[in-house]
Amino acid sequence: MSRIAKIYTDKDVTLDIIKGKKIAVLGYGSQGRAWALNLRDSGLNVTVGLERQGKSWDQATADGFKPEKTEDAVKKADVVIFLVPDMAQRLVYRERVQPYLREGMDLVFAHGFNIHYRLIEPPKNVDVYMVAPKGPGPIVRDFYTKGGGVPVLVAVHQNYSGKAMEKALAIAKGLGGTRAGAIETTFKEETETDLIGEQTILVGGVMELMKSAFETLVEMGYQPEVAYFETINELKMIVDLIYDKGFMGMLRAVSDTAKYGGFTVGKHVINEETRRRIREAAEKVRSGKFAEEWIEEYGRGSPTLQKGMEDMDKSMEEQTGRRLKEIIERGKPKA
Ligand SMILES: NC(=O)c1ccc[n+]([C@@H]2O[C@H](COP(=O)([O-])OP(=O)(O)OC[C@H]3O[C@@H](n4cnc5c(N)ncnc54)[C@H](O)[C@@H]3O)[C@@H](O)[C@H]2O)c1
Ligand SMILES: CC(C)(O)[C@@H](O)C(=O)O
Ligand SMILES: [Mg+2]
Ligand SMILES: [Mg+2]
Repeated sequence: MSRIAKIYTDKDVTLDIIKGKKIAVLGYGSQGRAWALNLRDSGLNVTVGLERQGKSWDQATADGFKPEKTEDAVKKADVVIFLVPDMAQRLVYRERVQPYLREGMDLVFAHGFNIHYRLIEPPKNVDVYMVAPKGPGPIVRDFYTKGGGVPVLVAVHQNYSGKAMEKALAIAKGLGGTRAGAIETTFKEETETDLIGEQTILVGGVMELMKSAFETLVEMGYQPEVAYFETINELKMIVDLIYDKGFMGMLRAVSDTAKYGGFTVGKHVINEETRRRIREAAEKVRSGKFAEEWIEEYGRGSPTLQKGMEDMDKSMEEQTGRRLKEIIERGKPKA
């Protein structure tokens, strides 16, 4: 039997425990920018720590921060938040954080990878906790500025102070996460479910399904523009309906023809074999084999990742999307 999740919202949480503490946000990319801005707008004391001058440094400066070299930000900090890429965190920890750790500091993660797979093993006299947004960084910022918040998972790995969960929840509140809800979890559960989700559905599954449908239609001689609107652009509208009103809400909005075709053909396309493969991918995450593979790929300069980005950039779906950008932009609601 599954257990009932513990969920916290704004009314359960106070920022007091984190107010006045010096927070160093390391990295100013997808999540780093959203966290630094949201935490600052929530009245918290935020410094941005970066490796070198460059794009992130300029962006942070344009947003009103005075970025510092990573180790300078860490030396002054009470709370260090790791928002550089997962694969970079181990080296940043070893070279820029570990030498300056003081008893009672907090190490905070937005994803459990480095702790769960023991790439980072902090000393016992610091708190280690996680606030993992269940959404992309730019959305974490966008929802916050519009009065909402992306739901988050919170977990504690090390509770030296006895107050790690209180602090995780305070960060979650500063981020806007408890405006929606913060679900208590473990580093293991967050790490594994996040990887399984992004591989099989959110990033990998959705992208391949859209590409497969698009490319098949084009191969069959249909116009790429028509295929793009059908198999890629409209997915947002269908997913928005599911997001707002659940599967039933979406089903009520589409025709009976679409419902019948969907119920019968969907199961034929996404079948037992697909479920078996989702399970296989999930087991690979659970066993640590995926982590091993990714660490090895990163060690070789991430050639597969880079090729994936280059291929996608050149793909017919991307080219078609770019051609249709003006139409898509013109059609977006203006409010
Ligand atoms: N991207 C997301 O929406 C998302 C969602 C939930 C959790 N997370 C987690 O948040 C953390 C940050 O991910 P992200 O996608 O925001 O990162 P990102 O790739 O956007 O990070 C870029 C930032 O890290 C810096 N950086 C890049 N390489 C570096 C290196 N080798 N050493 C030091 N700094 C480096 C860049 O200058 C930039 O400031 C990860 O743990 C990730 O799993 C990300
Ligand atoms: C935004 C995602 C996919 O949910 C996140 O987990 C990531 O790794 O970027
Ligand atoms: Mg992830
Ligand atoms: Mg995720």
